[in-house]
Amino acid sequence: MTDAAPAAVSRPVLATVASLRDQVAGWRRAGRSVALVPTMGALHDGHLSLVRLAAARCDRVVVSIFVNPTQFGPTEDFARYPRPFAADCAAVASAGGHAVYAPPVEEMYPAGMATTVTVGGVSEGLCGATRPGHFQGVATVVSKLLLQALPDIAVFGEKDYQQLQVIRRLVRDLDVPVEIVGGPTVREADGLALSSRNRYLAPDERAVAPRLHAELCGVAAALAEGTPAAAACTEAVAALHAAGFARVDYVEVRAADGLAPITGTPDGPARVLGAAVLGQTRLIDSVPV
Ligand SMILES: Nc1ncnc2c1ncn2[C@@H]1O[C@H](COP(=O)(O)OP(=O)(O)OP(=O)(O)O)[C@@H](O)[C@H]1O
Ligand SMILES: CC(C)(CO)[C@@H](O)C(=O)[O-]
Ligand code: BAL
Repeated sequence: MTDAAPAAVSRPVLATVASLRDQVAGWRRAGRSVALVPTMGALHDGHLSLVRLAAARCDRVVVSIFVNPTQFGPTEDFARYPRPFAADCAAVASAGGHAVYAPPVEEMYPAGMATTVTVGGVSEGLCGATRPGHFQGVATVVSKLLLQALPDIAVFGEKDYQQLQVIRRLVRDLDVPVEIVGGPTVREADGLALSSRNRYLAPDERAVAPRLHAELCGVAAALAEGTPAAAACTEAVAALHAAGFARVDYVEVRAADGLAPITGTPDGPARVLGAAVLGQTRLIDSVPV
């Protein structure tokens, strides 16, 4: 028999801080560099592009899978967030990851934990305005993940552009000895950014969803023609409402580094960011200017 399916490639699944540290220490003793790719699981090609980017930069890649309760609001989708764990472990192996770190909630947040990390400035406005407490939850868990793994690099997606800026700020402010690497957004053929939450979309919503990306690109094109940012964003918000988005949280132009608001014409690298709700599903996206 020569056609048998290849044996499944297994990777260590680590559930405790101690086992993660042992694994990383072993790699360090062997002279290996280490990358961390933090995720909440339900992995898709966007996540896997980050794993491949990490594997191209470092000898060993650990992917964390942790649906972090502290970054979800009380009416958000923490309970129903997808958790296809076995498929995720197989995907990590197929993309070149070397270990999965999946601590239970009690390991990440032991009883008595009383410390949170708050990043000012870049956490305010945009998703920070519509999801109060969200970035404090993200900053706290990312701080913990970085201190638990002590990687050389940690890789995050530009899809969550404000989150990437929050993490860059926190690492600079707290002198965390890690390089933060951003990976480009992976999209469907029609422009929709891959997201674990896309699976919530009904077929008619899925058909409308790419309009978010299209309108952000429209703002970028209008800026290039000299339209002031505020006017271009107002037009995009109206178009999203007309297309069937139930709520548009924001469409804004911000400085690419630091996220300072821009209402006129950008005089340096900028980003158009948007978030909008389709049915029950909140989508976010952003494009460079
Ligand atoms: N389409 C994508 N392209 C590149 N990176 C992505 C993409 N989607 C998510 N990421 C990145 O993967 C990492 C983990 O994100 P997460 O697990 O929240 O996935 P998600 O698909 O964004 O899920 P959600 O729907 O909850 O926002 C983050 O750094 C995020 O920016
Ligand atoms: C960075 C992160 C893994 C922290 O929980 C999460 O916010 C995400 O998946 O983008
Ligand atoms: N991708 C960011 C995680 C969140 O929406 O909670």
